Amino acid sequence: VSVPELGVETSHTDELRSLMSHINDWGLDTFRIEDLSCQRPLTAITYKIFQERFLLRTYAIEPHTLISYLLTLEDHYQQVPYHNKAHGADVCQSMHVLLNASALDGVFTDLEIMSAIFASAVHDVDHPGVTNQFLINTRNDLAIMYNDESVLENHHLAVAFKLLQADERNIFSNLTPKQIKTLRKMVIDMVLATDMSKHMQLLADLKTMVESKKVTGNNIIMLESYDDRIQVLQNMIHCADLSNPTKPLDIYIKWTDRIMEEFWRQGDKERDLGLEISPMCDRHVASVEKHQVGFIEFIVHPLWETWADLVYPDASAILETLEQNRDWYQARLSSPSSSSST
Ligand SMILES: COc1ccc(-c2ccn(CCC(=O)N3C[C@@H](C)O[C@H](C)C3)n2)cc1OC1CCCC1
Ligand SMILES: [Mg+2]
Ligand SMILES: [Zn+2]
Repeated sequence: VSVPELGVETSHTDELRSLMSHINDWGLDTFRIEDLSCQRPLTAITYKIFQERFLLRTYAIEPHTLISYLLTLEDHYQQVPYHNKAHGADVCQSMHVLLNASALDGVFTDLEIMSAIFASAVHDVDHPGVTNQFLINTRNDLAIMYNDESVLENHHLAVAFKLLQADERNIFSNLTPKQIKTLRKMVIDMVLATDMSKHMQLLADLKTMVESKKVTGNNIIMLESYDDRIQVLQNMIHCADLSNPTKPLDIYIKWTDRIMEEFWRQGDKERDLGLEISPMCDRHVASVEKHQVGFIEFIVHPLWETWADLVYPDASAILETLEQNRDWYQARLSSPSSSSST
């Protein structure tokens, strides 16, 4: 069974191939890949990363099996404004770049790397475009199923692993039982770490690790225990999930427009249901810039500053862009406010 060169059928093969040659660059334009791949950004990006890292060869994965899994996974991302397949693709590519930090050179095994790429690609699959709190408040079946604990994140994992059960999609069929057990545990630990309610604990543990950082001669981080290794991978997927403000400004602004539309649609549902409208979800009381400045000040910058310490100097340019973007939104705060997309 033959597969297309780039994993997806496209009439823009040359342009897509050219864009894909920048798969290792921070700030790759996921939106352009979405267009050039005929709305298959997650399949195109994840397939390219698996090839780039020789994972098909290392784990004897059939190309058509990988494509079949990725296309089905992509089809299970919902058409919501932000938490859609483009976000999944973006987090996957961002994780791929973070794994390339020279401070992490040779630190992670191929299995850990494949687990991290897979976890990133699947981490928001079938996201309904509302928050955990909304699902809990409305007694949604998912909240009942998962007893109000990391409701969405548990659901993303269940869907991702369920899709593997079909033989034609089982990309891990040639792994040993021990490898499958290890991969499954690491993927679960990483996706559960993308729940914002875990943020403070993750950041505290990362800060402790930075303070007690042990490096080899050429400044490569030493991670002895599973707990240390998975903690770094959990912070990486969390950083990738919160990486929008660290990207080139025109790309960041598009993500902001999408998350606000998703939040405002949730607010519309809450208004219709007579529920209290959640913070930042009322489209009639919008302060987009203020919320982005607050998000960066209290969440994104503290996290990325700590990450940049751990892998110093690999993430310094990313931290620089984050600070420039924060200043840009801050400046718009003082001037007459206008929609973030202009
Ligand atoms: C480009 O803007 C954002 C991009 C991403 C996020 C963000 C925060 C946590 N995550 C990780 C997933 C998560 O846990 N949640 C639960 C809840 C916080 O809503 C988030 C959306 C998803 N992602 C937030 C962003 O902006 C804030 C939300 C509106 C204004 C300020
Ligand atoms: Mg999520
Ligand atoms: Zn996400």
